[in-house]
Amino acid sequence: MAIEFLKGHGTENDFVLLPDPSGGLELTPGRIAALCDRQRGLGADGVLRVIRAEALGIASEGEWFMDYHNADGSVAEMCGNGMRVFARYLVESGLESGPEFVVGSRAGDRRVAVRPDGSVTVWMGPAAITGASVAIVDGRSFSGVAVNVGNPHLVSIVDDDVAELDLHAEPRYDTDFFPEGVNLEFVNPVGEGALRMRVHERGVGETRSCGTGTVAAVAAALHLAGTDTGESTVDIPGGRVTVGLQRGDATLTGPAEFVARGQLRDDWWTRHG
Ligand SMILES: N[C@@H](CCC[C@H](N)C(=O)O)C(=O)O
Repeated sequence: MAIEFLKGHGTENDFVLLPDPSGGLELTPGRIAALCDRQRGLGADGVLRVIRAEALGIASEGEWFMDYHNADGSVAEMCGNGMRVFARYLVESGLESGPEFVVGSRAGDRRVAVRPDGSVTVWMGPAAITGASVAIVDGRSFSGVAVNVGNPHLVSIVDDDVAELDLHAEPRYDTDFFPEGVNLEFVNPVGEGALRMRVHERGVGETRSCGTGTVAAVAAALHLAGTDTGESTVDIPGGRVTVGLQRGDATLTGPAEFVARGQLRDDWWTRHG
């Protein structure tokens, strides 16, 4: 059995896509971690399994479900950059005629619009402010705004240049506040409607971009300015996205690109089962 894969990224947050319409693949955490490993696998921040919602028994207005997994094999509710790549794949492979359609995710249905230039807008749903907490980097404490975008985030708007922060190790956070773990964003405002951000993702490590994280960052910045409506660009190490918020409901627009497609070797797949 040949297992097809594609490799793609959204602002350099990179993914292995596994088309598996009827859910025949046995996708174990071990296989996901091996696929995402940059030495013994293909290398990626996560895996996107392309599966029919009905094959997972999930009710969705859309035919297709983004079955997202972090690089360590854990499951997350939502991935904004992954959703753009996923949506572009559906259109390019003829599985959706586009340009607008709905995709299921563990955080609920998400409407997407795929443009001819390859950019994609995702209607991300509510970015809910859930409180305040603290992230600790290198022994220094940064206060943050907790935001839920389907998945949990803690956004710290910092005075230091975010480029100088050491995010090799996972920053410490309050595990009572975030019992399921958290994605940690560090943000510099760089002008009116413009943010710069770095992120340490739950289940991955530092990545070059996080779509839900950029939405959380804009929601937190607007919240601190006393509003839940506005628009901002967010520069991350992997590029730029645009986030809009309308009374807390978010859109995320940015690129989605494919790098390669191929087949996994059967013996490799079996060995990592
Ligand atoms: N990179 C993603 C977020 C992926 C999930 C995250 N690591 C989590 O565990 O919540 C994005 O683009 O949103």
